[in-house]
Amino acid sequence: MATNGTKKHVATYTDAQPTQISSILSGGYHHPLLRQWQNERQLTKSSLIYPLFITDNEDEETPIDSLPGQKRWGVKKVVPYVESLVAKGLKAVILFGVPLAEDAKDPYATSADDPNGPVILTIKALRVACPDLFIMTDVCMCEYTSHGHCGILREDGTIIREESVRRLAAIAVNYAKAGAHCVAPSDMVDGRILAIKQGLLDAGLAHKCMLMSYSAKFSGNLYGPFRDAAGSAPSFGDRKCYQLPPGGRGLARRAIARDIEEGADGIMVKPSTFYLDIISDAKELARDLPICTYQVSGEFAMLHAAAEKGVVDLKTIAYEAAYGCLRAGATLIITYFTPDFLDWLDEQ
Ligand SMILES: NCc1[nH]cc(CCC(=O)O)c1CC(=O)O
Ligand SMILES: [Zn+2]
Ligand SMILES: [Zn+2]
Repeated sequence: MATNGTKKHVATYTDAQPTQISSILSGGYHHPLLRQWQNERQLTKSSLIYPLFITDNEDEETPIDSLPGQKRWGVKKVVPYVESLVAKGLKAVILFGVPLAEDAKDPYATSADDPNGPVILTIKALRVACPDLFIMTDVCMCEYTSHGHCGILREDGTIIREESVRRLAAIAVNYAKAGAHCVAPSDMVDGRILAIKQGLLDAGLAHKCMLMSYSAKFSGNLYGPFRDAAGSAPSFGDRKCYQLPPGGRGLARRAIARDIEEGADGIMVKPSTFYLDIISDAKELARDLPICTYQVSGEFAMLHAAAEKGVVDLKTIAYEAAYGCLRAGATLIITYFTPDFLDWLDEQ
């Protein structure tokens, strides 16, 4: 209520206005179903993509200390595990290769698309075991390079763009040939979307392989547990020359616009809850494309740590984070919470 500065106004019951009809919002959300109806976008099992770490030791099943509940899997062990999740409604996975063999890493990431390597073997095995499962592959070199960077390097440690982009396209095409339904380059080397799209076209696979670009991938402090899990921390330097600076909203917008131009079929924002404005930008710039966000290892580990401390309730906070992403404009979420959500969504 406005005051004129001199006379102090004290409200009394006689001032009470009849309640405005438009002020009563609670009638619209007093029931659990109504609360669901308020969601512009729903979290469903189809919204979830589960990341899996696959090693070159086919019988491996090793818990990852920094990622509660997550494991490194060998191809023989991962197939029955994924089958059990498909039975609960899992629709999509994204595969990361974790080569452990002594000689697995070199400057060209040769093992990334080794026909007997973990990613290609797992694509083929899952295509057979789970014919309805959507199989995505992360495309990057850092898990397979001796130096742990995401491209091919010059002597001075900088990325050779043309050579890296050709190599990334070859890796992506080999994943598509093995049966991947989607390739998702996370390297952030300029021009790779065009090169991969051209590669898929040349191989006659562009019509049956989606190209999901990690367009807006930020360099921050949230990938630590993943780099532990995948053994992909750079041996020197960092990724700041190719991943975006956390304040770089303009760069993210330019990268998204460029990747649409270059032929991306979907746009990803990574990490997720620290970058909701970027998700909303992606939805605006790529309004006709599916928008995906990656709730990364550090976000997942933080929520778990907070829950263990009793600061938050895990399930409640997991939903709250997911709805933040959906509200901002994402319809797809890559999350380590996927197995939990498959159970939680059934409880409703
Ligand atoms: N380029 C590799 C890659 N692909 C996905 C992630 C991060 C996923 C996560 O933290 O959960 C990373 C790590 C990185 O860029 O260092
Ligand atoms: Zn990488
Ligand atoms: Zn990657």
